[in-house]
Amino acid sequence: MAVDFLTRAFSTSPPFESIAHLRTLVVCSAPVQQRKALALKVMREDLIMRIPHVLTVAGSDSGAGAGIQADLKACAARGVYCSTVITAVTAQNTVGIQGVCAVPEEFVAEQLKSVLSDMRVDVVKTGMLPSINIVKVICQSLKEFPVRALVVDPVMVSTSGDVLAGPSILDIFREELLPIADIVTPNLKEASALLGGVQLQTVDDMRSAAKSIHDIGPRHVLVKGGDLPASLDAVDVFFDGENFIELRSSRIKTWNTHGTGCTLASSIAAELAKGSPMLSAVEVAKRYVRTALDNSKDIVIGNGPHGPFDHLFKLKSNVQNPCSQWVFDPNDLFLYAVTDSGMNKKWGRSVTDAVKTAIQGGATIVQLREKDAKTGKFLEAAKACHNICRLHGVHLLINDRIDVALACDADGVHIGQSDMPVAVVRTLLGPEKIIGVSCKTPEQAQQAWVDGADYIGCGGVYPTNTKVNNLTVGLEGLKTVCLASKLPVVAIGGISVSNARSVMELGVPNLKGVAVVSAMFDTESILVETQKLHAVLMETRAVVK
Ligand SMILES: Cc1ncc(COP(=O)(O)OP(=O)(O)O)c(N)n1
Ligand SMILES: Cc1ncsc1CCOP(=O)(O)O
Ligand SMILES: [Mg+2]
Repeated sequence: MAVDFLTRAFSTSPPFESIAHLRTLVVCSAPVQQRKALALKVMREDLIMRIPHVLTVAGSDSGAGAGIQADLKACAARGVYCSTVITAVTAQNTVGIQGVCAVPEEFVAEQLKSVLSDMRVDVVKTGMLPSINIVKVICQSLKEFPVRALVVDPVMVSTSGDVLAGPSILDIFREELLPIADIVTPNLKEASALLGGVQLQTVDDMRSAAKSIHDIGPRHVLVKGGDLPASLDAVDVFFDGENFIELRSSRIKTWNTHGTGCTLASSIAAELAKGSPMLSAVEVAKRYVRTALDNSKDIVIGNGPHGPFDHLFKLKSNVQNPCSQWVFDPNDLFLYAVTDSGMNKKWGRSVTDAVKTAIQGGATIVQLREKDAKTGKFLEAAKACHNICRLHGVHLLINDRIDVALACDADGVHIGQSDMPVAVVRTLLGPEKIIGVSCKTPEQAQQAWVDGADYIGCGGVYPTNTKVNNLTVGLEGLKTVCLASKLPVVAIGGISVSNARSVMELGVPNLKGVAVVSAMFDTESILVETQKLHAVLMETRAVVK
């Protein structure tokens, strides 16, 4: 598109062949000033690789645990550029806030103009806004320079209990800022203040608060329940105007929580800037914060009760792929190929050939389940398969072996009920990797969700020879688990061309596909059998929808 446009812009010149050629044309064609400017603009916007960009409008924290400093680190960790407009300078450490100096609103306006008039900002995130006029200036700037999304963290009180924005700010929040926000992320105290001081003590209270705040105008609300009394799990309530989603996870026992609110909001902004839909942005951001907290439990910075945590923990751990933009889409579970070393040996194939052919036939995700492979050989095969999968845009997961998944930087793992606990695997792999868990019961499905898995594998649906002593749950068992699961489900066990239709025709929305071993790999032609499976699934998709 950009190339066509540029060719038209240079219609008096010969068509250009490359960016370098275009540059020469621009330099040589002096009379066509206007076209040059236009062409250069298009070239910069469409042809040069852009990095997602978040602008944070917040206060500076001299201790660097929260505020602008947290936002910068979070965005860097999430692979997103972050520009900054400073609304206040705080003298602050882990003990508390010793002083606040608000930046005059004219100068906040000047900073906003400098950034927004020059750089293409995708998402604006607001934090500490110490005066009514600063809020007004922001709303005005966003009218002049619209962005794709606005994330509002309605900061009022710091972790240490110090006031960062007084009650006088509430009216302007309600009247001007919240109505233009794509998401607002209050904690319990802030939600209560926004609603005139209502008591929030239960998850039901949080739901009502989310709904009432949504009525003020933001498109989405995330009420953070970190301070909820008598709750073992950390529960946040997400509301999109129609559905409430409880985002529940076990608490990380750590004192180093200073800056979690700022970090969560800027991480949501970062995911939105990469193009994620809102709920995935919130989920990934929550996971990132959780993993960072978990990796920072032993840090000691300062003498106060709540220290900062390490946003850039990945720089010193073996967790790789810091800015993966390739998020897991549950629809990838559609036709899930699970390899088997025995079957490949029987048919005289390498695992790489088997994987390549399965993908050619329509497999949408691949799991290496190489039960008899020695570690060295497994890793070698996993690296080769990962290259193939990457080339085709298909995720590669490793069965059981977290070590192999880490070593080959696979996209994730599939684990069973007796393997390493999901929460530990999440800490080891980091927030972006895909974790699938085998579940046969509603309780296991619930636990998988709480622990931070991405999908569950449910089966054996039918009897199978591939996994010995495996309990068959049948279509009824599969349906029960699907209905109880908040995660997407893939069915497994004895599934073939002849029964895949019956599985998918269960018609439960979160049943996203089938996983097969023998019907794909214990066959003369992986290509033909995979294509047949794909065709059957496509037909059921048409019927189910
Ligand atoms: C997609 C999918 N679902 C379930 C399983 C079974 O995993 P697990 O229970 O760990 O058993 P093994 O595969 O390790 O024998 C799976 N592999 N994939
Ligand atoms: C790994 C696994 N987990 C539950 S059933 C099963 C085996 C599936 O193999 P097949 O598709 O050949 O029945
Ligand atoms: Mg296993």
